[in-house]
Amino acid sequence: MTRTLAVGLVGWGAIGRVVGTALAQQGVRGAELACIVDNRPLGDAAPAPQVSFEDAIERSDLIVEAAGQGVVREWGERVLTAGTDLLVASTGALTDEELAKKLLAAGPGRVYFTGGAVGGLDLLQAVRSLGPLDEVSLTTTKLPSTLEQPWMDAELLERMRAASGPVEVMSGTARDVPVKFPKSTNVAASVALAVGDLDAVRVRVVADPAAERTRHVIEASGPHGAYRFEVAHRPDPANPATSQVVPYAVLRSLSALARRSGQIL
Ligand SMILES: NC(=O)C1=CN([C@@H]2O[C@H](COP(=O)(O)OP(=O)(O)OC[C@H]3O[C@@H](n4cnc5c(N)ncnc54)[C@H](O)[C@@H]3O)[C@@H](O)[C@H]2O)C=CC1
Ligand SMILES: O=C([O-])CC(=O)C(=O)O
Repeated sequence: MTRTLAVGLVGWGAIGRVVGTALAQQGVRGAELACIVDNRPLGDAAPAPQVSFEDAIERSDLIVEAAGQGVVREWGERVLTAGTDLLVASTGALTDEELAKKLLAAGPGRVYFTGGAVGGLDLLQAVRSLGPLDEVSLTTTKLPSTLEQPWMDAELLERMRAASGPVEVMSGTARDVPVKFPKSTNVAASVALAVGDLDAVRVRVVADPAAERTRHVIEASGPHGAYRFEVAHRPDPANPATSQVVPYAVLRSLSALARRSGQIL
């Protein structure tokens, strides 16, 4: 019999609350919520003890990061070195190639990445084995308010706020974009992870006041085929920068890691 996976959850926000609540209610057979880390006091409502990051590493077989890219940078290697596995939501941290290399080389813990808000990454990763793709692009369209950033100048902010239709707010590669929108475009780094090249993924970020649903369109083509994956998600009501499906993608990843039968891998 496989032993129950003790999960330490980092981040009690839009993603973490759903993941933690489901785990605490035995929503993932073979996994249980051991503890929670958050830099805000959570009070009695939390369904597991709130502990320090160091304690969480001690108590957990697997840490789920649902807090932000900074947490992956600061703690990722330490988690793995301690022999604890790590499931990352903030894949944008991988745009730092030094960090990405360290995490992939570190152990004995293993690092995993959730597919999060996008689909098709499994297939793109398979296609990569046939040889490089000629073109890969991602277009992300979100409500303007979810894309506002401290580095934006007054002119761009005004254009976004006054827009009556779609406004392109950035185009670049998967190396540049997740750093500029750290809470909104981790998916760009996830696509790059699947195809194995940050610079090969062209990314457009579009603010659209009509985007009641967050859209991500991945297009790729190469000698072996052409691929298009399009999703339109309801944003999380509490945090509209995050799509409502994301915690469920994390829970699906957890089911696979808890070695439940019947998973699509
Ligand atoms: N791969 C994907 O498709 C997606 C990835 N994400 C990533 O997941 C992260 C979390 O998303 P949400 O839950 O929507 O954010 P949120 O803002 O609703 O919650 C984040 C939680 O983490 C806590 N936190 C932040 N920094 C921390 C630190 N240094 N130590 C401990 N706790 C800390 C905050 O207090 C908050 O409770 C995002 O910042 C983003 O990087 C989000 C959406 C999609
Ligand atoms: O939830 C989404 O639609 C995507 C997102 O915020 C991210 O990739 O950081």
